Amino acid sequence: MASPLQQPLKLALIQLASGADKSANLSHAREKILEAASAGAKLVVLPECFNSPYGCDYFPSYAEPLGKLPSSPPSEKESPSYHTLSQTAKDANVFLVGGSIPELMSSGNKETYYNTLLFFGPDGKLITYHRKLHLFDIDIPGGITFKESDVLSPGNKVTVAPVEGYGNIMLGICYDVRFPEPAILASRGTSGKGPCFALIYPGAFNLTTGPLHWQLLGRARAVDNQTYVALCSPARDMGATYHAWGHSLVADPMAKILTEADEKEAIVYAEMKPQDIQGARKGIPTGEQRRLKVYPDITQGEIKWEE
Ligand SMILES: O=C(O)CCC(=O)C(=O)O
Repeated sequence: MASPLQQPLKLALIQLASGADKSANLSHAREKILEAASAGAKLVVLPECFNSPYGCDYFPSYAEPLGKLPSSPPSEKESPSYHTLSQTAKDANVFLVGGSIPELMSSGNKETYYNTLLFFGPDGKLITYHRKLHLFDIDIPGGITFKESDVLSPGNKVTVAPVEGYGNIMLGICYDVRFPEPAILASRGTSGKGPCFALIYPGAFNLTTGPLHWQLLGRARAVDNQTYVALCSPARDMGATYHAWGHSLVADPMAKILTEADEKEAIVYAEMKPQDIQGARKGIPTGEQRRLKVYPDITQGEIKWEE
């Protein structure tokens, strides 16, 4: 049974402490990416909204135009974040999941904002992007109310990308982890995409849903799909308006937690191994045991891989 991961791959999740100063956040992210690379990581992940504080009040003022993704890059003046990520991926010689940043798209008088992830290769070239597909709109009385859709628009595709020499990964952002369907489609491989060896979600859960659901969702997606799952949060800052849960983690294909941070700034590492995916799929062969005469095969529906 072939593994969707071709060779071992060292993953680093940077639980970054970001503040209000965008250029300080960018330099700090760069330092940490170089540190992760010198520790041997080849795939490095930053958190959701790593270049700004997280919250609807901040999206417009921190947003950057990203050009016409993925083909024509923005100028350095338009998007210092794009260029810092691209240059740092190259200098560090890593595949870089650039957390996410607020994106501004202008068309005539209309301004649209997205929560956007940029994924770069070790040559500094953009491999793909993902715009948060499911916006974080929740209302838990006595807990947390948040409505990203007041400011943001959702992306319109499922994102699977090659990590050349290793295999494919699926990219999602935070609330996207609550939705099993894209993960199932990506991990099973369909329409010439996938199958993926890892599902990677920069995210920023909070002190209400974090303790209940963060690890549970990471492990659930791992056991559903028998893939690695990585959740990468910002460090917690109790002086900020949004208090991130932290606890960046990697779950293996048996849903075992390989590494988990606490709430402070940290880099956590995990070695992903082909035989661990094969072992999980051989031992518990749910991939071959579906009863598709009883319920529909969701991989046969139409999937939007492009916007
Ligand atoms: O789903 C949650 O509980 C938190 C989601 C979130 O913080 C986000 O999507 O940014």
